Amino acid sequence: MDILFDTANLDDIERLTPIYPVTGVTTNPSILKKEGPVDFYAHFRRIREIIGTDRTLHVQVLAKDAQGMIDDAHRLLDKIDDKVYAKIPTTEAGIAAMRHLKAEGINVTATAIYSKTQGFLAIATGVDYLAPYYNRMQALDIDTKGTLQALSGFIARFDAPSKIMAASFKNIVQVSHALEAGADAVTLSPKLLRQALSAPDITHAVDDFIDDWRSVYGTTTLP
Ligand SMILES: O=C[C@H](O)COP(=O)(O)O
Repeated sequence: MDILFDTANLDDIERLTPIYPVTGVTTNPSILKKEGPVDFYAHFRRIREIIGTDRTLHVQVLAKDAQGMIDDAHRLLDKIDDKVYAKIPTTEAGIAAMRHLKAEGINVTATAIYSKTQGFLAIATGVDYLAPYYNRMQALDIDTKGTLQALSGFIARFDAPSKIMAASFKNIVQVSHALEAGADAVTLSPKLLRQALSAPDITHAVDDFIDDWRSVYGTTTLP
């Protein structure tokens, strides 16, 4: 199972990567906007320094046409490093760009996926990851679990190399539902993970254990 941080915040990545079992970092221009006008390539080189080369780094292209996407992907690889996963929106131009980039042996993540059609086209193109937008699909009344189950079934049936990396989560229930439905990977903001672990019931359970110990032994440490 892959868990990735969907953030470009250097402090969060630096502080939380040693704690959580994350296998990579994903971003897009809207996520990057939250960091202000950072030096784009330097920022991603810094993220790479923090996460190392064993974790994956997914950075999105900006162009809308196929050649522009291909050129953007090359820029990302030249100016960050050649292990970067180029995130390509799954449009008609995107599919053309993905085919070209995969033929060059470049790591590709197909993004902005809302439908089975986009998903099976990305799978047929041989992308490494495909990123269905879980919350945005739900907001459109799209059957999110059914879509993920179908895509997971296609990958298994055709022995495709692609992994499903579900994205666009607004709560932790969506994350577990995506994994149950067949997602191989989930990318989410560190805030969602931290919120899930700081639920009052969890804190109370831990406090109750310590209180019970103290009531018997009068201390809060093991002898
Ligand atoms: O890059 C994909 C993001 O996970 C999309 O998330 P969002 O729906 O919160 O913008």
